Amino acid sequence: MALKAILGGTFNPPHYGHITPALNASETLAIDSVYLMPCKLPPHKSVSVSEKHRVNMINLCCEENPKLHAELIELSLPSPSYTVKTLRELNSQTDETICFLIGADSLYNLDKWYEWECLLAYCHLIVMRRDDENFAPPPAVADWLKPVVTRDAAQLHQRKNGHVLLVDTPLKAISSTQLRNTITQKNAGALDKAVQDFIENWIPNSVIDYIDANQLYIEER
Ligand SMILES: Nc1ncnc2c1ncn2[C@@H]1O[C@H](COP(=O)(O)OP(=O)(O)OP(=O)(O)O)[C@@H](O)[C@H]1O
Ligand SMILES: O=C(O)c1ccc[n+]([C@@H]2O[C@H](COP(=O)([O-])O)[C@@H](O)[C@H]2O)c1
Repeated sequence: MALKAILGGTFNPPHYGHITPALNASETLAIDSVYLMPCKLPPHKSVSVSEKHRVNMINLCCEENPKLHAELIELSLPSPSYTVKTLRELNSQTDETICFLIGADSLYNLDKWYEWECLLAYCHLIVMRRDDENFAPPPAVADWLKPVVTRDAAQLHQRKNGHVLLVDTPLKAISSTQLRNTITQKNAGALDKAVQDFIENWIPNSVIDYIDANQLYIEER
């Protein structure tokens, strides 16, 4: 059974906290590539730059690393981008087993997602570590997890959907919010090397050049 790893996100902007753990998780799953799937309008937050810019930044990440691809299905679906609807649509288009990657922070909020209890009808969920070392999902999610959670990636090759895999991905303490704020600081005149090094540490160079050329995050909202 072929597996397809998809990381959904706002990617405002994309960063190595998305890319490095996702590629690591895909290795655990013995999958060669990861699809970055930008949402059209995220259900639970506002977005400060256009869909076009977010897609262009994702494409630059993909040009840099042949293991990365863009999955643009949500841009053609109605918004907001509810994951369960997207996965249903993807399933109708492919026989592949969908492995939907999320950070642990998303797992903690899963019970706020639209029809969240139906997600596993369409995929396996792959949970990557985030900056919180303490694994403490809310009670409804903890109960839901008990019969489906595993740390054994081999199980995901045996059935098409229904597991939640916890993966020991490298911890990357970064968020798009932190990066937007740092870029805004830089644009406001904080030209010191530490600020520049921080940005270069977390965002691919071609994406930094794109952000500069298009004057993104001049003012963070
Ligand atoms: N540093 C990280 N480590 C692990 N997972 C991450 C990391 N950053 C983001 N993710 C996961 O990637 C997915 C998409 O994240 P998103 O694009 O919202 O990035 P973000 O950095 O959390 O953004 P923002 O700060 O704007 O909320 C989510 O499932 C999120 O949990
Ligand atoms: O379906 C939902 O209700 C839902 C609620 C919050 C987030 N999501 C999805 O989770 C992924 C990560 O979201 P975010 O907000 O962390 O960028 C992205 O693909 C979103 O569409 C989905």
